[in-house]
Amino acid sequence: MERENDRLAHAFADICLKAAIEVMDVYDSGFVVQSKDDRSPVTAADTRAETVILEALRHVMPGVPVLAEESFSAGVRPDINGDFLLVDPVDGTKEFINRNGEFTINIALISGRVPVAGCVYAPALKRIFIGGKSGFSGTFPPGAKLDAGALSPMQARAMPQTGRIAVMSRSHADDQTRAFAAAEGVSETVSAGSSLKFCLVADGSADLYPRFGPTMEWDTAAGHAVVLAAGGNVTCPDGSPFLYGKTETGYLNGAFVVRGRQPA
Ligand SMILES: Nc1ncnc2c1ncn2[C@@H]1O[C@H](COP(=O)(O)O)[C@@H](OP(=O)(O)O)[C@H]1O
Ligand SMILES: [Mg+2]
Repeated sequence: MERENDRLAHAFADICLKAAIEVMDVYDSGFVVQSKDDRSPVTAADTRAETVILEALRHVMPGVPVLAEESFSAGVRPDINGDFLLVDPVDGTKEFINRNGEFTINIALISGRVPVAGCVYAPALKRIFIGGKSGFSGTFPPGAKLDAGALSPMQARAMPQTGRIAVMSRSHADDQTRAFAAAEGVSETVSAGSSLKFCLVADGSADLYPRFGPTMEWDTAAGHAVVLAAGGNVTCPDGSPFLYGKTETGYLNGAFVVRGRQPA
């Protein structure tokens, strides 16, 4: 089963690399920013990439329900009562629009209400993060075929006693988040857009990512899978499990804290 999760995570990576062609075509050729009903921004990159991803997932995981950001915005409500897929075709739309490169394509499988396989790909940075049983990262351009031999194993670092580094949202850090980080003994902060924040903990560049501001399940699932595969964890701030498939909140997440490995 765990090897199957590695295989799926690699399949998601191939799909992300393919969808990235659509995203970068829009990024490189100029785009119109539209506003969705919830007033969040969207461009043609989101819809074009999501179309490619949904088509590919139908072949990789036939019959498994998919909850995808743009389809959800358009009113699609899949029936979820077992395993399901979460898709965010462009996470960090603000970073996309601001052209700072820190946006990602995200695909994850949820089983037993937790992410068991996922891929985060930042096409402008050419960086890919893959999490199944084990965590891997690599550098591939959009449209490339995933070459497993060019991937590096990835491990979160053990939480140090001093010199803890926290990663904060570029656009959604608030006083509560900063107070939490201070109480956890954080002495340095770094920021990043989108689900790349999870990847900074997964690859050992940061120890902690506290998030009290709102996110949706598709924003966090793939990054969560990557962190778990690298030996880290994601919980609610009180330490209780951070779960997916929250139909009661419309898939809106509450606060969470991402941490690297427990010290031995
Ligand atoms: N009021 C709100 N409700 C739900 N999600 C929100 C939100 N404000 C921000 N987000 C989520 O936070 C994500 C961006 O986080 P960050 O600023 O840390 O990169 C957004 O992803 P998208 O960019 O895919 O829309 C969006 O889904
Ligand atoms: Mg998002």
